Amino acid sequence: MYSDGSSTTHTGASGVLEGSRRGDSTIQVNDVHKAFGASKVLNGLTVEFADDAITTVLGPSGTGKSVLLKHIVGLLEPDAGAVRVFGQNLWRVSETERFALRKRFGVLFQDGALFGSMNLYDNVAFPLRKHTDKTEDEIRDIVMSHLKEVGLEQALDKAPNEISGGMRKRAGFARALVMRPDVVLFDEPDSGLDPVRTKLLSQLILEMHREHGGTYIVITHDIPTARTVSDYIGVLWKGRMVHYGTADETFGSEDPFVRQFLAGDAVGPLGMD
Ligand SMILES: Nc1ncnc2c1ncn2[C@@H]1O[C@H](COP(=O)(O)OP(=O)(O)OP(=O)(O)O)[C@@H](O)[C@H]1O
Repeated sequence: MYSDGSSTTHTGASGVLEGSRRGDSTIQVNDVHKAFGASKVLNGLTVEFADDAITTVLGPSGTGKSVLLKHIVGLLEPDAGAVRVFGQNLWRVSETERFALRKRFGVLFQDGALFGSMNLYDNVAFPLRKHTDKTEDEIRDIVMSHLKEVGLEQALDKAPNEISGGMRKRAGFARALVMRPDVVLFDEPDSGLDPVRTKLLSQLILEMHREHGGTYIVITHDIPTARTVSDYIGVLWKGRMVHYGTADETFGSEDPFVRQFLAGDAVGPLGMD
């Protein structure tokens, strides 16, 4: 029973998850609590994400998925508990160190979060110009190879408002990767996309992971996306990670909550509250 979120299943049997149990994984969230006013959002959330794998985080609306993501990148500070990334407690280091840790993340926000005043080329070049001393020739090689990978090399001089939502997401993906991040976080990459473009974006996530490696965390509502991309699946409910396991274990789970959520059934332990 998960009605009080009192248990978490870590059912993964692979070496990766065994490794993460030893407490040496890149991203460790330990008993994190977070409230906004009277509203408790994270309620003792504990999870260690599998390294060098794609984990999707599923969960009903408003259950704290985006809030979790913001804790992982250090944009929100826990009221209690700890978030450790790359072996460092994010809130026990200086602001400068936290900023340096944050640079090791690539984040793909829902709308791509592109700068409206810049064309796609300059958007993708922006992190390289801001955070490295690479020459414009070196930057051009990196930007063009990433724009090519996401199928946007013909659209490099377009402004974000001249292209579709799916293209904006792909441009945001290219920009998230140019700094060669160890960890890439996706906040609902499929939001606002039709099923075909959602599938294409899922395939792109898989291809990019195969090509570049790293630890990917994908927040989504979309079960087909989870089926396509996941090595591991975490299920968040009422501010706790109530399940974390391999994709096969999750889709084969007998747990009534996990089954109801994956099947989208109206009847089951998961209510509207
Ligand atoms: N900065 C904030 N100030 C106040 N409340 C917030 C803040 N950020 C998030 N919340 C609240 O925290 C709760 C969880 O929000 P969150 O965006 O993490 O949910 P979610 O699981 O990502 O939902 P969805 O799938 O609908 O995007 C919501 O009730 C939201 O209103």
